[in-house]
Amino acid sequence: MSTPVIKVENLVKRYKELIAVDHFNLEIREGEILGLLGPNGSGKTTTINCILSLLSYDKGTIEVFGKEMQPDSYDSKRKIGVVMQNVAVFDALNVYDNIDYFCGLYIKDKQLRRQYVEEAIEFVGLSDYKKFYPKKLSGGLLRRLNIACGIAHKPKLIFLDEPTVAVDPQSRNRILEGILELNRQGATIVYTSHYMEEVEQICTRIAIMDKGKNLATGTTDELKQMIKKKEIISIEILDISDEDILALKELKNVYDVTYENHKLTILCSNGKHNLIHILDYLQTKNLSFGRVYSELPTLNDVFLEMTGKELRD
Ligand SMILES: Nc1ncnc2c1ncn2[C@@H]1O[C@H](COP(=O)(O)OP(=O)(O)OP(=O)(O)O)[C@@H](O)[C@H]1O
Repeated sequence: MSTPVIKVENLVKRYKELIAVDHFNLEIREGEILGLLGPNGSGKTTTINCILSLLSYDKGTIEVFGKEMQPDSYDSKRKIGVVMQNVAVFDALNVYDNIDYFCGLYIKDKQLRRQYVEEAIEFVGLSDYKKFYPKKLSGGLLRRLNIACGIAHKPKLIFLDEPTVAVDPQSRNRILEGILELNRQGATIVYTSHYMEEVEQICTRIAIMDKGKNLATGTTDELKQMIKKKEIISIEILDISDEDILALKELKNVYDVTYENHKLTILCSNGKHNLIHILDYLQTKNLSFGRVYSELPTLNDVFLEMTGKELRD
């Protein structure tokens, strides 16, 4: 197999007593969109900053493009694009000049740079705003400028740290589409977020992070296979006895039944034929019911089962 683009082994980063990254392991292969998913404070940004050699760390090894990453790894850094969580542009420069400045850190040839800057402007949809100063841009447009600054030099590896926080839906979709397009053009992407829908939508693989640890890595389907919960059945029912609830719990694959606000929630450990068995039971007992829903687990269920808490706090 080819060398991973990023290889992190046993990374530990402490801020005094706080262990922000705790024996973290991760491999990212060329062409992936790797989603680093975790709640606020789980250590995503710290991990990224360690990988980029912007932060020193206490233990572990980090390789990028097959070489140990160090603060002066300029050859590797040239091939990396970073879009930080906090918008980092110059207020005194307009849209064009901001992108030109960041692109100019890597691309010295003026003609090529002009082409790259124009392409980046086009790519993020800021053609009508070239002369605008950052203070005149809406939150969503500012984020797009931030992205253009990070990707104008056509990096092979791109880190995007929560690029859609506080962004309107139109800009958000544009950003997500843009990330997919960058990936189609050949870039490997590391995308950190605490929005599971976004991660599920665009990432080829996901690493679930909590309290500095990588709890599990896999495709969405692989992660869902790792947990016990495979199907969640909800049934609206006016009344049901404790005896019937106990009997439902005895059905094959059922491992938990709760009844609250006239809603029966049944958790099943296998995703096949559960609904038929449950409805059969209710019908033989002459229990009338209303709407019935069957859902597959979400990434939030994966997170909940692995950590005991919701992803959205
Ligand atoms: N410079 C710092 N000094 C001390 N503690 C820090 C520092 N930076 C981060 N931390 C702490 O380290 C932990 C991990 O923070 P980090 O910002 O890496 O998490 P995150 O998952 O990126 O969160 P968010 O989604 O809010 O950005 C948190 O408890 C945070 O308070």
